[in-house]
Formats: sequence, C-alpha cells, structure tokens
Amino acid sequence: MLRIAVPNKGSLSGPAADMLHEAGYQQRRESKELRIVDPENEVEFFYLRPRDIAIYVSSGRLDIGITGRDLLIDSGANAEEILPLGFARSTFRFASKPGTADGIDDLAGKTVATSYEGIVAKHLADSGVDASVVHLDGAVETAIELGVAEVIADVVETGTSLRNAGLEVFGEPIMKSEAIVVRRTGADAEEPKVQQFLRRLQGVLVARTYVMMDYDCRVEQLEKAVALTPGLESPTVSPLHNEGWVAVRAMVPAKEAQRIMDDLYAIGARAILTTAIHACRL
Ligand SMILES: Nc1ncnc2c1ncn2[C@@H]1O[C@H](COP(=O)(O)OP(=O)(O)OP(=O)(O)O)[C@@H](O)[C@H]1O
Ligand SMILES: O=P(O)(O)OC[C@H]1O[C@H](OP(=O)(O)OP(=O)(O)O)[C@H](O)[C@@H]1O
Ligand SMILES: [Mg+2]
Repeated sequence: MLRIAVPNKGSLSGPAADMLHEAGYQQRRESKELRIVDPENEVEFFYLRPRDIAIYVSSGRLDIGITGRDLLIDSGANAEEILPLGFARSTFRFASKPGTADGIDDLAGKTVATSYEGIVAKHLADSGVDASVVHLDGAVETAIELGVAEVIADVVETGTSLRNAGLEVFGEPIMKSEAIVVRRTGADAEEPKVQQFLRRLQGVLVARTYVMMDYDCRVEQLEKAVALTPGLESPTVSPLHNEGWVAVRAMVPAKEAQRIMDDLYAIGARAILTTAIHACRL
C-alpha cells in the first residue's frame, strides 16, 4: 500500500485534497481525521503539518508527500521534488519599511525575522552577507513595528499583509514556490505504484489546463488550421460527408481557447466547439 503525506491545515490543505479527489482518491470527511485508508486504490493518506511532511518522507516511513517547495527547502530534509502541482503559488521575499533597504547588501549587521529560518540563513550565507536571523512562528510583519527586527523575510502571495503593515519588498525574490510532490532523495523513481499516482495527478493537471477543441474546415485551410491547433501529438482529422470539408479535433491550452477560436473562424473554420476534459492519461 502506497503511504502518502497530505497537508492537514493551511494554504496547501484544501487544494491538495481537491486535487486528490479529482484524481479519484478517497479523502477524509472530517478535518480531525489523521489518517484514512483508500482500499480500492491501495493508498493510505496521513494528514500532517505541511512543515513536517518532507521530514516524514525523508525518513522513508512514508513513500510520497505533498508540500510547498519553500517548506521542503526550509526543512533541509533529504527529500526531492518530483512533480510541481501548480497551486499555492507564492514568492519568498525580504521586506522592510520603505526607503530603508535596496538590496541584500543592505542587510549586513541587521536582524531578519522569519518563520523560514532555513531558507534565509542559506540565502544570506550564499550571498556572503552577515546578518542575524530571529525565528518567529508567524505574523512576522509585526516584528518590525515592535522592534524585534529591521527586516522580515516571508511568503508573499497577494502582498496584502505587507501593505497592511506598511512594508515594501526589496531585492530579488529569494525563491518562487508552489505545491509539489516530494520523495526521499534517491528513492526508486520507477516504482510502479508511485508512477501510477503521478500519472493520475498529471492527468488532473492536464484536465485543468487544456480543453478539447473540435471544428470543421475546408481541406484547403487544413494546414493553416492545424498550425493554430497542433494538439499535444497531432490533431485527429476525419473526413466529412460534404466533400472538401474535414473535422478536426485537438487539445488546446484553456487560456488560449478564445483567441484560437477567433483565429480559426477568421480562416473559415466553422462549428468550432470547446469541451472540458474531465480526466486524462497522456
Ligand atoms: N497567502 C499565503 N500564505 C501562506 N502560505 C502560502 C500562501 N500562499 C501560498 N502559500 C504556500 O503555502 C505553504 C504554507 O502553508 P502553511 O500551512 O505552512 O502556512 P499557512 O497557509 O500560512 O497556514 P497557517 O495558518 O498554519 O500559518 C507554503 O508553501 C507557502 O508558499
Ligand atoms: O501576500 P498575502 O496574500 O498577504 O499572503 C502572505 C501572508 O500570508 C501568510 O500569513 P498567514 O495569514 O498565514 O499568517 P501567519 O503569518 O501567522 O502564518 C504569510 O505568512 C504572509 O504573511
Ligand atoms: Mg501562515
């Protein structure tokens, strides 16, 4: 049975459970459940603190986990990213009172408050900057107002928390993060159960980002039309009963669907339809 760690709280937990559900796995019904077995899929899910997940996975007791890239790096655990999942996107940034810092060199001799001490200490060391780091559990924006630090380093999603605290980001982003699947470093990547799990999640990602497009066009326009809708491998082209016409079917990125429909129409394609993809295996 595959043993999988899933975030039990915070920004990662809802979207992770939704994705697993879409991939056909049972999920817990109630937020106090700590583990559930999905016997049909031969998977056991453990609901753990997002920060702890890479550590459990690196111990080898759990096969796979869903966590944030920033949390993996911060933990320093012996685990590696094997699939990005496209949700819980954020950047990790330095911030301070406006006009007090411009770049990382301005941190020398200052104190940085953060909940991600591992990331910050490594980044300062890699940049050769000598600054102190104070670890706080959360709400780090307040640390500057209360004089605990001159600078903070924190997750930024919309920037609202920083604005509300009268702070501004400075310097380059320390890192970009999103939800990821992690495994113990060097674990057998070809393990069939792990591969099947990853294929299911990849299927959800594809179903979320692509739509199926169908249209009819004149044979003379086919090459131009196919250039607009190349599909993932190659589009399906079928003859129509009306001579000189073909029907074309191809997957297209959902974000570009409306523009592609306009372009197809402009070259004479008609009966252009898009439909959602519910599940897929590439
Ligand atoms: N607005 C956000 N706030 C915090 N974390 C976010 C946000 N958007 C994305 N994330 C990502 O979610 C993960 C942090 O989740 P975690 O559960 O540890 O913190 P949280 O969502 O702030 O929850 P908590 O209420 O327990 O502090 C990180 O990978 C982080 O990059
Ligand atoms: O850029 P934003 O969209 O404002 O999101 C980022 C903020 O959200 C998180 O805080 P959270 O509310 O989880 O509180 P915490 O600091 O106590 O974890 C994070 O620590 C930032 O403060
Ligand atoms: Mg938080």
